[in-house]
Amino acid sequence: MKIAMVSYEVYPFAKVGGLADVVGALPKYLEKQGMAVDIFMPYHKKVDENSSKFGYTIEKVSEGISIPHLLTEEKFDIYRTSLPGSKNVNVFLIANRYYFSADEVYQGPDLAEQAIFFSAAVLEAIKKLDFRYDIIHVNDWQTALIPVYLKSVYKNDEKLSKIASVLTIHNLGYQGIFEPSYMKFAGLPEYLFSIDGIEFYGNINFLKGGILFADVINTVSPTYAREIQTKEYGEKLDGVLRVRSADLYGILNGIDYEEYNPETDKRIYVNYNLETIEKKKENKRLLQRELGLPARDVPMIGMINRLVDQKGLDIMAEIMDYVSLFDIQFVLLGTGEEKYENMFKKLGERYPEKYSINLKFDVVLAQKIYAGADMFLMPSKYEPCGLGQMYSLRYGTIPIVRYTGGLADTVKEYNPETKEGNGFGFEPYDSAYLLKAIAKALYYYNEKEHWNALIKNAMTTDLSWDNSAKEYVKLYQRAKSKIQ
Ligand SMILES: Nc1ncnc2c1ncn2[C@@H]1O[C@H](COP(=O)(O)OP(=O)(O)O[C@H]2O[C@H](CO)[C@@H](O)[C@H](O)[C@H]2O)[C@@H](O)[C@H]1O
Repeated sequence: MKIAMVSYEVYPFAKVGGLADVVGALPKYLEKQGMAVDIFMPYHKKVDENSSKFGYTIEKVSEGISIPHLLTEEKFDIYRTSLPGSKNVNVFLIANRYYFSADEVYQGPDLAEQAIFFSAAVLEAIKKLDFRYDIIHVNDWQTALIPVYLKSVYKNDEKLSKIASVLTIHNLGYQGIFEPSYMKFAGLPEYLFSIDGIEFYGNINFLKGGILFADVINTVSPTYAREIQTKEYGEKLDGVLRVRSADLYGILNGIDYEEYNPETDKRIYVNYNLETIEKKKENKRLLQRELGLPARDVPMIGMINRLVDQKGLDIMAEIMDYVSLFDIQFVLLGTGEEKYENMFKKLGERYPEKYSINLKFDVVLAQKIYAGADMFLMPSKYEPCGLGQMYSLRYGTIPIVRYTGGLADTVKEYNPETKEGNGFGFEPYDSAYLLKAIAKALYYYNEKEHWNALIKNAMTTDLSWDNSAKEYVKLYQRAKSKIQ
């Protein structure tokens, strides 16, 4: 089968969050399953910035292509590169100076127009390049109009109408809700502005369009696939998701075992594996030195996150004064909402011996934290899958999580009697339960026999993409069967 994978961000070309990691890794594992995969993404400014660091070269393939049904004169060019670490995955970059030259991925003149332009350009690029795909696999709201286009504007197109579409929802919290006037810009027929189309409380909702018009839909963990069909987690789309429940699947993300391997990772201070686990401590010591924390053997809690409501920061705010009473060190790496950045800044100022607050985006420091910390905190309000806890497990860093979405599917509570389980957690979204989970982890840190069992269980948890890639192949087959 030939797959076109479409995403607004892809690692290592341009990454903002977990979406980029998934789309940068999954194609390599699909290739192993015999799939032929091409990736389509915007030619962001970041793609040039990262090229020397990651050693890829870019060539022009085609230029000056216009999109007839859009209300704009802007044209696009197509460039090509390959996915590092893959055998044969082409990456086609959609280039347009007006839309995609901002410093950051989610900046630019108008995010709605950017997403529409990119989605429409991908379909025109496929026509222009005369490629035949069985599947077009779109990811999140930025590309969710593609299935809508396929079932409306392109429904009589001889080639495009034969491509089945798959939508992966990485995060239901971001839907792409905009004013109805963008319908005109997008060249979408008026009948779609209805409850059975992309209308949403008087606006338009790109993700809703994808959910209704993709041939099959999935999200990134089985638990989240169930949760989003409830009012509590459905973000006002639970009804629409229930309508499509027969075609809605949950496939747990994997992690890239080559990229995230403590034995070979060049970004960490000292490489190690389960047999040489004592070297993990060396990573902690060197991290303490780099961050200006006292070089002591105290439990170190790491946290790497976008600082947004989703990540459980409001319940953290309620207990951080208590957490600060413990003899611990806490290393934060993240950027996001000002209120949370300020909360951490204040903690750092108040307890400089305990907190290292790093309000920036830094993938190298992230690896050093995954390797150097003893515990990794992720008390998310909701979490479609979560990659941070998976990277931590692989590096022997014990996760403390709220059991929701993919966190519930990957972290199992440690049982001191059977010595099974790979982390600690809690269920009710309540700061007292969070505090209890942290206290429990801190207790077991000092019980070396248990802590060693935890590290072993963590590092041997199966988090590889191999199984999940097989599930995606099945998903593609299901989607394909809907078209014939
Ligand atoms: N300041 C910083 N510096 C360096 N690296 C940073 C960073 N802040 C975050 N990161 C990195 O970004 C990634 C975050 O991925 P997550 O899956 O944990 O969450 P995210 O909400 O972005 O992803 C969404 O999509 C993914 C993919 O499907 C789902 O797993 C998830 O649940 C969903 O919310 C990790 O690789 C982390 O190390």
